[in-house]
Amino acid sequence: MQRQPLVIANWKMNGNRALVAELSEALQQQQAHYADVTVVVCPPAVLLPVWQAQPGVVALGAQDVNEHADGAHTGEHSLALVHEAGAQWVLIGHSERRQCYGDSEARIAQKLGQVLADSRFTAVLCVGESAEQREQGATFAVVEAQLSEALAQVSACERLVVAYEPVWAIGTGLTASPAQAQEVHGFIRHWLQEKFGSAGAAVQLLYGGSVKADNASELFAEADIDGGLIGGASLQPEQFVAICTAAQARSN
Ligand SMILES: O=C[C@H](O)COP(=O)(O)O
Repeated sequence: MQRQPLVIANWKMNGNRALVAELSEALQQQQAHYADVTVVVCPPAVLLPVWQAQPGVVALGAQDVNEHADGAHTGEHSLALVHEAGAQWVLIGHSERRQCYGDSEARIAQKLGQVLADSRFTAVLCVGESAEQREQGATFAVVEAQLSEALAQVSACERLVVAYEPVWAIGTGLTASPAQAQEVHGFIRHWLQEKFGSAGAAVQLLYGGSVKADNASELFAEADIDGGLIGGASLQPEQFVAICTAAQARSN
């Protein structure tokens, strides 16, 4: 099945107005090289309106949302707020949210349900094992548990993307080999098809974890790796444009 290539920049708590202008310009100049790739940028929420003011070569995403619609939740952002600021995509369950900010499986399921219930949004569910879990041979069990808990109440997958991000590869310079990544992507694809039937074959699957310009092509050549969720390299315009260009090859 042909799935559109997708590359998402996760700036985490990095970037500034100057980098918005710099990356936006680099992407505009090179757009012909990644014409069939959907490119999404998830900046810190305060930079969403700055991105919104740029010529529209990218779609915008939020790095997280609160599970409540409004109320006394100091420091948090609702789905409605990030939509006003231009976001149409939301990352859910990033390992940094799971590890450092108390996002339990139950909370992730609530957030995901909220995003998928709003037809203006696409949700990107992040899953992945730690180094210890991989050493114990628990990779598939961990990923399966994350998928089944997050998607327990979900019955349709039309606006769902799954990002496999082995925790040991995030920001470490250690990348899963293309074969290691494909093995887990294949497992996720099979799981999605079991749950959602043929619609599971259309879900875009992203790999994240130290993707750079020099390893993107070999990762994106794998059957079930439809693109990448890019952290550090998305802060370097030349690198990020090269990664988007590498993803174009999936359409050729
Ligand atoms: O969301 C992005 C991932 O955490 C990957 O980050 P990284 O490319 O810096 O390893």
